Amino acid sequence: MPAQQVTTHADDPLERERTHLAASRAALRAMRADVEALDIKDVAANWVNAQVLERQIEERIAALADLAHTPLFFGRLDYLHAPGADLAEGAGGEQFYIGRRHVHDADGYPMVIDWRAPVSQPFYRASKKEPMDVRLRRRFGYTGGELTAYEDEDLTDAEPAAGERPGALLQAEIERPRVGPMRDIVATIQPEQDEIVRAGIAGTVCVQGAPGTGKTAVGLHRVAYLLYAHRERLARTGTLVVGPNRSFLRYIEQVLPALGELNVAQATVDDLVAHVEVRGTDTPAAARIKGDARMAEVLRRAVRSGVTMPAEPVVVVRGARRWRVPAYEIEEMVRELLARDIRHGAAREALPQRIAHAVLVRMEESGEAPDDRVQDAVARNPAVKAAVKAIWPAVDPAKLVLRLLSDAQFLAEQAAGLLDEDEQRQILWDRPPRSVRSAKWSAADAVLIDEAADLVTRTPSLGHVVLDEAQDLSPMQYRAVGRRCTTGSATILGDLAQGTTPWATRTWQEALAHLGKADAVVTELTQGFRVPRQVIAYASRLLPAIAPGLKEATSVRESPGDFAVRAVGAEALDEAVVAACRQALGHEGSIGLIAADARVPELARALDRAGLAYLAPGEETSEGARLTLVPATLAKGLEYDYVVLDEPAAVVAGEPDERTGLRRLYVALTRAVSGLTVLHAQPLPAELERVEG
Ligand SMILES: Nc1ncnc2c1ncn2[C@@H]1O[C@H](COP(=O)(O)OP(=O)(O)OP(=O)(O)O)[C@@H](O)[C@H]1O
Repeated sequence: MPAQQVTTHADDPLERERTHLAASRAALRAMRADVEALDIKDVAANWVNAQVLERQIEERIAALADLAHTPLFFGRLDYLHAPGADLAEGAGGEQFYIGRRHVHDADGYPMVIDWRAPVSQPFYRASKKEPMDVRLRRRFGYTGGELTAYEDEDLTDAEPAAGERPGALLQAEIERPRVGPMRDIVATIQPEQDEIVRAGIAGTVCVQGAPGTGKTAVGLHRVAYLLYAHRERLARTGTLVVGPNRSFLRYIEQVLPALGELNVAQATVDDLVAHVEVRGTDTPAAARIKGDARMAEVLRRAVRSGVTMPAEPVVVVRGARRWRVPAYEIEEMVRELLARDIRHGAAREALPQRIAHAVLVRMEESGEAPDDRVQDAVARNPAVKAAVKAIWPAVDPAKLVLRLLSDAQFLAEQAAGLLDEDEQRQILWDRPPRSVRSAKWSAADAVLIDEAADLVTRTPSLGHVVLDEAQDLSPMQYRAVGRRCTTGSATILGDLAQGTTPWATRTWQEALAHLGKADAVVTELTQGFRVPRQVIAYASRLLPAIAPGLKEATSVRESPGDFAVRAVGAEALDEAVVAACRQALGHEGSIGLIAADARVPELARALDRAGLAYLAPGEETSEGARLTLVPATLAKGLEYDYVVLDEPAAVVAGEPDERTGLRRLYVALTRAVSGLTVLHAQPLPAELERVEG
């Protein structure tokens, strides 16, 4: 009975949604074909324009790709009343499909609305308590690109809000095995995360969050949101994501492109300050002093130290006449420039103009009528140039820092009252290098050079900077990041309990002050999406020792997770670790073997002997290569389905002090998504042995 079949088909809601999906995909293909067919010869007036346009078109084509495993829409909102079309990317009506990008049909009517559009916001925020004019929220489930399920929430149903729990589709998304790089979370951003994602561009936001609460995910989605809401402004000023190291950046690098954003720069702090080649290291004591904010004042003084008051007048000869500007008058100019806190380089450019102006005044007084060109000519006069060179010499930032770290007398003068003698000794080079090129600069030295460079010439500011794993930055590093967003805003993400540098952040207020964003709002995320409940409870035993006062994360994961702590004899440890890896490989998803850096070579040999192939952090895991051998110092920010943790005592001992060691251990213990096996031959740190009471 075909008639009846048609009726059933039309009435089957899943089938209707599939029809909309098919139509949306066809519309996306048509949009892409339109862009591909663009003939730029008609519009591009010249070659340069053509190049720029071509690149933009290529990017647009890439952004319009229909990715088989990223569903075109993941949600639907049915409003009670039609919202204004200005909020809905031009769509009218009451029903909207929410997806990663905007898709419209041949008539320009939107079939899928961008998740960042105002009309999409209730998808993330609406609740029964505050339905935001939404009647129904529908979430879609996909299997291998096929729309196979949906889940409805009736927001008008006045059931008590307290019972609102994450639905089955959110659970499934969170529990999905991890393989490959980090994924986007657009389909399941949670209300407290969405508040951070959509916070206004004007303010800086600082997020404290326990491991796995989604800080990195939130930061990346925030950039995508800001690029949508302020596209032109940010295209002009630029956006940047700062992460702790290369392997971390490689792990997160595909999230923004998956959201259609291809133009966000990513860098480590070291990349930002790469004025010199870093080939040296500091003692922890020296690094700590070099990273201290007092160094900013030492450098400010050092840059200014070359400025000397004139002893002689400046005499400018023009034609038959000589114009004389007395020393006291030039001194006044110098004092005035010093008092106005302008950049050394800018002041150096202003001084000859001031001297020239003084000459011009004298010319006018004697009846001449000089114009601006005369002033410029006087400013370039050899006598003026020579005077400026002596009074306000140019500063080469690297040479200045080289001198500061080599010349005890010079350092003592600049650091008087700031660094004590012992501190000065700590940062002085034992054997001063001969040149900037031959010096064995450390990472902290490069930050000092960056500070000096900014004192000479203002560092350009970007529109928005996301700083992840911020807790590890020194005050001087915060300043380096801060000067890259002086006229823009920032998103600062971190966890005080995971600070593993000797200078790790103690309070966010201090960090924000160093960044130059003291008025930023600090918020906290506490819902954990990564670590199973038992595992986070175990790791949290370390909190009183490493970050008293911080709250333990909750876990939204329903599965308790596999968790085991096993003691083995010292001679059997390597074998046991290999066996645990082999067992973990029996599960789906990625495996991380985390060990103290010093243990890595030995474990590598043990894996080789056992014939288990493994990757290094930053190498992409895949179905065929799922095991990564991770030195504990590179584990931060990463996650694996199953983690095998080797010898906690060695992880702790790998750090200069116990607290840092325990923090490193806390990071290692919180990388697991589905299961954690801890293997040890030495006793566990006492903090972990604590029995729940
Ligand atoms: N709303 C969400 N829906 C689904 N998954 C989420 C959500 N929020 C976070 N996740 C997932 O939880 C995991 C942890 O997120 P993320 O790495 O951003 O946490 P983090 O706070 O930066 O952790 P860490 O402090 O350990 O670096 C990731 O796999 C992320 O995709």
